[in-house]
Amino acid sequence: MKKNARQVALDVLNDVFTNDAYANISLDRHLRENELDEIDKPFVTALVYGVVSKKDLLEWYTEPLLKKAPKPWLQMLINLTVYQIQFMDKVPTSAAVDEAVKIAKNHDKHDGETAGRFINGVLRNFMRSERKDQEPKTWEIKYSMPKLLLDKMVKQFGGKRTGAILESLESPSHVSLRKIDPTVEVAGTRPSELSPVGLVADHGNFAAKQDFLSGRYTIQDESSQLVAPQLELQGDEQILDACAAPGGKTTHMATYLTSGHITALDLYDHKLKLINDNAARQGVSDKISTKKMDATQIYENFGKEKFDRILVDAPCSGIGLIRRKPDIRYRKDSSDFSNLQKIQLEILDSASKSLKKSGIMVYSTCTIFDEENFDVIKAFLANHQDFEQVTISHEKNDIITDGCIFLTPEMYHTDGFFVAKFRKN
Ligand SMILES: C[S@@+](CC[C@H](N)C(=O)[O-])C[C@H]1O[C@@H](n2cnc3c(N)ncnc32)[C@H](O)[C@@H]1O
Repeated sequence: MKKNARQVALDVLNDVFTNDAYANISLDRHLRENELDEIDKPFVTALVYGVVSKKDLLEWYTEPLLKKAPKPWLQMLINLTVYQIQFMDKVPTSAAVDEAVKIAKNHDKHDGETAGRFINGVLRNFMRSERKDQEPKTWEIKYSMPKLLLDKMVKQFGGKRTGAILESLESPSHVSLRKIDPTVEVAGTRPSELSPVGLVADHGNFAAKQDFLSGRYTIQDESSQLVAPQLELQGDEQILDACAAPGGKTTHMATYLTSGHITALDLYDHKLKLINDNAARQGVSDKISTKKMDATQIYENFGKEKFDRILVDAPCSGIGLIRRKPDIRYRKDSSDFSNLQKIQLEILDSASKSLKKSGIMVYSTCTIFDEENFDVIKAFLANHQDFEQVTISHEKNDIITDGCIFLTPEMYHTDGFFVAKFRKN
């Protein structure tokens, strides 16, 4: 039987919360496997990302109405329906409730009738409840932000800025494009405030357009577009991109090259393929070779002083991506941050030995927490006396902190991002 949009959204949500699937990957798979009408795909996407990003709030709304915790799929169906009622103005409440009852009835041929009656009762009680029009008192529930992350944010940024960050994560991500052909014009976009080659749109499927497919532009967050310019490329450099997949920054660096070349590393074959596919679409394959390698072993593999430039776009907690990947918030525990710092320092240490004298190394992450940003560069500089930090400047002075680019998501509605630059003496 052909599944409808809400059933597909529910399948994705169950996959995320019971099988620990990544929301973006599960959503792509379910959209491919189910023959949905084109018009339903954005609806499914909005449902999935909406429910993921507001899970704790949605459960708060109905918690007083439930005598005991329902089965996980039924709780998720309640969440899915409450989300439509509270946050989707164009969906009539009656349609949301009727569809939920149908899904519950079809779910299980033994318990279906009972589940249908149960969800109907819960939703009708919710419509009459006081909580429907109330707001929770804690940020943890209001923004569905786990305590671990919330505490870290308040400690680092203080209450006021944390509130601004959380509020900005509530509004949808922009789509950012990087022009490859400088003459390309893309309808529905405006110039980026941060990147000279960037265009920004509030929404839209720009990956389906001919100018994307023929490599005249690519999709890359404005913050990520600030990395390649920091390598001061003249065109003839030998570059190592230590953690390169899917190749957003590799291909950007390649646009600066004439006779130079980039060796792009990553741990997995399927990820190296993404770099190669991106390079082919953008017409820069001749400037890039990919290699499967653990970046903590750069020096063991390449030896001393081999590269003019090295980019370490390090594996990180990805907290800066929460707006685009809302499920990230539920996947962290406190040990993640210290484990990542250790790997980040190991990669920098190994890479530093393979950088030529006077060479430039750039370190970047898509996280906003000090442990993976400023603390890492302090520890690196303390143990590498032959390196100095190079102060980065940018016409938007507010994105520079202590000589590094440091963007939190509320500033320019980008990803949270960090870039530091070093020179070897
Ligand atoms: C932040 S992403 C890189 C994004 C990429 N630079 C871009 O702009 O498209 C980090 C990448 O590092 C890879 N990675 C993680 N640990 C690694 C290691 N020890 N050595 C090499 N690559 C690693 C991951 O597979 C992931 O693709």
